[in-house]
Amino acid sequence: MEALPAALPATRRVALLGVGTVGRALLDRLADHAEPRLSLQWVANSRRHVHAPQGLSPLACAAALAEGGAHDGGGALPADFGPGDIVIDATASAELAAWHPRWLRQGLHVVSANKLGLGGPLLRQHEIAQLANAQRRYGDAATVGAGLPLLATLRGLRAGGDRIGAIVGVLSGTLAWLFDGYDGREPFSDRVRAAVAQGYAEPDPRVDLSGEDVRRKLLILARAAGYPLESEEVRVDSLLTPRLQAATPDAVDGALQDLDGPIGERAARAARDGRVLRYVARFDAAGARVGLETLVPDDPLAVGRGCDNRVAIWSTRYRDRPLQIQGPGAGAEVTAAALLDDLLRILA
Ligand SMILES: NC(=O)C1=CN([C@@H]2O[C@H](COP(=O)(O)OP(=O)(O)OC[C@H]3O[C@@H](n4cnc5c(N)ncnc54)[C@H](O)[C@@H]3O)[C@@H](O)[C@H]2O)C=CC1
Ligand SMILES: N[C@@H](CC=O)C(=O)O
Repeated sequence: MEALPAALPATRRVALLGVGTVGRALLDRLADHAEPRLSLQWVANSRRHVHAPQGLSPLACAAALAEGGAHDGGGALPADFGPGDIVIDATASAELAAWHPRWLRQGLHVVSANKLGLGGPLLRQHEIAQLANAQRRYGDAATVGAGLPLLATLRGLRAGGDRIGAIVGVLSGTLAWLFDGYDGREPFSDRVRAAVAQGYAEPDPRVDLSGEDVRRKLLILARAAGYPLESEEVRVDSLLTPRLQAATPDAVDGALQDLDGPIGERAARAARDGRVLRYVARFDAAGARVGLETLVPDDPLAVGRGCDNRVAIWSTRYRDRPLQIQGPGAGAEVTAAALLDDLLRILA
């Protein structure tokens, strides 16, 4: 008897929104991990889009996009995208984050590096949590710790019956990198420009420097830990000066030097006292807050190097000594790897 032909794997259409630092690294990773079940058909940045129903080679996307049609920055996808297909949000767009629940309602899987889905308004996080299920998954591994197993660990602990008591950590790769070894001798603004060049910072580095990026990550973690925090419940200690905060996007670079005096002096003082500065996020019985702290150099929160994140979790089983997770918390490659992990989990 003739053998039956093996069933062809179902192919999912994929849309990639955002082809910047992270989006480009994801395209490289997709090119390295040729996956026949994924068909990249819609790619867009804030100004242009490409629609290719026959599928696009990841390596051809950048050139195709340069010649692509106009894009309005919205989240509407081609009409043939439907249940089971996948949309990847590799932008920092508030407009697109508002589409996350809409995409899930359309039956699409969503994979996001954009923290404004789960770390924006509580109502949106709640909608996403209600809508996501095995048929329309929400991949969020890249949103905190650039893929470090933070969210998976919190969910695993809760699934095992633990109550999460506290979460404390360094959650910004950019701020970790800026303060690692900084003693105030070099202009802080030069370091900020270097962090931007390394691809660690947000599209607007003020989102890092204001503590807003850390606030979003702490909200994502606290909400995953079972605490429905409103954004305003996190007290935020911003590093921005009023002029830098008010600067138009074109004037940000020039206004960065405003930070050299206040932050340089604080770092020099800490160094003289044998201390270091770290931007720390805390969620515990006293509430949620993020801000710059002066620590002894061997404080567990100060021992990470470079863009390392380091997070301590207290829970029912880790009551006396916390569970600690550390590793690079920003950068194109680790973040793209986390997005691909989420994509592959959808296929599994
Ligand atoms: N850079 C990193 O280390 C990490 C970044 N992320 C997140 O990844 C996201 C992207 O970050 P980067 O790639 O560094 O930023 P980027 O500025 O390099 O790239 C952003 C891309 O999004 C596009 N874009 C903006 N608005 C859009 C819209 N409405 N529609 C379509 N495209 C739009 C821009 O044109 C650009 O291509 C951000 O949400 C960031 O927080 C998460 C973890 C780590
Ligand atoms: N700008 C962010 C990027 C990762 O989330 C950071 O520096 O941590």
